Amino acid sequence: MPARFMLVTAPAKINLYLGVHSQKDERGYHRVDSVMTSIDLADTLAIAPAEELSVHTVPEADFPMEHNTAYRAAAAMGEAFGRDPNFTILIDKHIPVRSGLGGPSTDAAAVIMALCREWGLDPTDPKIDEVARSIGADVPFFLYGPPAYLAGAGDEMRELFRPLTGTPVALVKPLASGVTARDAYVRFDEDPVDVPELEPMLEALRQHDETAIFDGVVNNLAPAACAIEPEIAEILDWIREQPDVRAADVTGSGACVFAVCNTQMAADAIVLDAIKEHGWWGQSAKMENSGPYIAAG
Ligand SMILES: C[C@@](CO)(OP(=O)(O)O)[C@H](O)COP(=O)(O)OP(=O)(O)OC[C@H]1O[C@@H](n2ccc(N)nc2=O)[C@H](O)[C@@H]1O
Ligand SMILES: Nc1ncnc2c1ncn2[C@@H]1O[C@H](COP(=O)(O)OP(=O)(O)O)[C@@H](O)[C@H]1O
Repeated sequence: MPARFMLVTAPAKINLYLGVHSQKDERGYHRVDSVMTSIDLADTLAIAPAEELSVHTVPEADFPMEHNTAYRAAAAMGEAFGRDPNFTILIDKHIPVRSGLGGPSTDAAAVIMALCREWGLDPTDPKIDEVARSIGADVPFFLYGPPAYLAGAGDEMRELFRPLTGTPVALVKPLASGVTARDAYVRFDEDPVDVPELEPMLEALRQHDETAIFDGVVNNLAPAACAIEPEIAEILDWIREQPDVRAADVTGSGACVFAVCNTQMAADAIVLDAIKEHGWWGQSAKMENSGPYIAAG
């Protein structure tokens, strides 16, 4: 029976490994190797059948609703499957924007998964993956969630690994500023950075060797993000000096920095200090084992 409404939890992500190559595809997208995991910081979406498609966010977005990835995903699903995507979508935004935490992408994946359920579609149908990729490079990852290796433009799933569920992370970013993926990639081209070795990270994930995984955390897009917003470099230097930090880097194109911590208490202490002593945005979280999940009523 179709649901009267669906509540979808749409988790954020961090990049444990990001290797941007100078090569580009026909769209101008960079070749990217990416290892991402989801975390328990999440947007929540309420989705209900309606007369027409509309998307609202809390807090209110400063751009037209048609530009929202949630709207675009619903429209693309309608187009791909010949259905009217007539839903009201309300997004409670908790994931900061222009942060590299994948907010726009997870919202899109959440809508795709919800419409699969509502319309009785198989989420593993290759058409679903195509819809996801048409919305953004990071959207396919969120259809899966656990640590995953993606290649191509960062949008082609290659390998899934055992989850690192429960591992504590501290997230810290400049209070107001952010970096868009587009700007970071443009900056990267002005001063490309060598691609870090990928295989040790993949092997560590296959072995579930946490020490090797966290030793392998790296992001060659980070210098571009720091060049655009120097406060990111300040945060990174600071967080790497904090006690009980196993690894730290910029996530994606920034502006958020994550630190993998030994304990939740250490992550909480870092976040508290970041907020109180430095005036940065901070939030502690844990690594998760899934993409968006749906509760129906
Ligand atoms: C950098 C990364 C790392 O995970 O994430 P974020 O920092 O955005 O979270 C991703 O590559 C971002 O993915 P996503 O945010 O989905 O990007 P899209 O909307 O598809 O693309 C935004 C813009 O980024 C550039 N882009 C994106 C992906 C890619 N492989 N090469 C690119 O050059 C293009 O200029 C594109 O117009
Ligand atoms: N559902 C959404 N949530 C947040 N931002 C969105 C959404 N849909 C579109 N956007 C646009 O995406 C921009 C952020 O993109 P980007 O920097 O690539 O994301 P990320 O936060 O993952 O780094 C926002 O400034 C906004 O204009």
